[in-house]
Amino acid sequence: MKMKGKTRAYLQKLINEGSPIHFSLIDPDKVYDINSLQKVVFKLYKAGTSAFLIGGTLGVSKEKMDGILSIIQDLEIPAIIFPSNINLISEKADAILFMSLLNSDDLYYVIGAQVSASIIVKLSGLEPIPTGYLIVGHGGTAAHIGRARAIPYDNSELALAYALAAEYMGMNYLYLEAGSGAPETVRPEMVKVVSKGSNINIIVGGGVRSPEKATELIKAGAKAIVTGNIIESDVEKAIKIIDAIQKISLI
Ligand SMILES: CC(C)=CCC/C(C)=C/CC/C(C)=C/CC/C(C)=C/COP(=O)(O)OP(=O)(O)O
Ligand SMILES: O=P(O)(O)OC[C@@H](O)CO
Ligand SMILES: [Mg+2]
Repeated sequence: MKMKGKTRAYLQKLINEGSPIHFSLIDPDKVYDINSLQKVVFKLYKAGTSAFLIGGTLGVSKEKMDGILSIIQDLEIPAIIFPSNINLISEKADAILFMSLLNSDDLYYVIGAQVSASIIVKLSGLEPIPTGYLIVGHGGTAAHIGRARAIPYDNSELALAYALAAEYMGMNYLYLEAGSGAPETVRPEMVKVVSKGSNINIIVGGGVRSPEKATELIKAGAKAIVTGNIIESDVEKAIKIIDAIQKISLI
């Protein structure tokens, strides 16, 4: 909660300074033991993760979200809700990725959920971060639930068309999502084409499991990398990813 009202500016400052952003994604459904989560969260914080994202598609409840947020909220970095739906809005967080699933066939995920959530977001004081969410390739559970027509891994031009549309509609970020646990990440080639051809800030997530891949994606033009599963399975690996991208300067 310490970053309420300051999260967007904090992220923008990192981008302006040329520092790659690392988001640690905590899935409330995967946390069984609050004590071990506390240790994991503190390790990631000490290693220099830029912010926590909290969210999941299945098995997530507001109670679970609040439990996680009570651990994260006292840290000096933002706790950002990564919503799969409107029931996961907690005033204990600092900000919310206020996202529209751009390539969904279901208007609910494009604009319906946002309309249902907007007044709650306003009343809760959460800072909305305008984000286009674009599902690529494998897509995972998010693609299925969100009824997305995933962009093929090799169709960078199509991704660029969405990126420009998102930019022209005033969104700050484009989240290129290959899906949690994807066997293949979004390709660096796609990130390169989108970053060269547009001015939107690119977040990449889904299947990032190695420092080499994270480095490649940042060098291709991503401003932020998300790691989720790897935190659950092997936090030391996530820390290696944080260390690797911290060494890169984008200026
Ligand atoms: C703006 C508001 C309030 C809601 C927007 C809601 C939208 C657009 C949702 C998009 C569709 C969707 C299902 C997105 C999922 C995002 C997410 C939290 C992904 C991470 O979860 P996973 O890791 O895939 O979940 P599991 O581990 O439960 O499979
Ligand atoms: O769990 P992983 O594969 O790291 O994916 C993170 C995120 O992009 C999922 O929405
Ligand atoms: Mg997950």
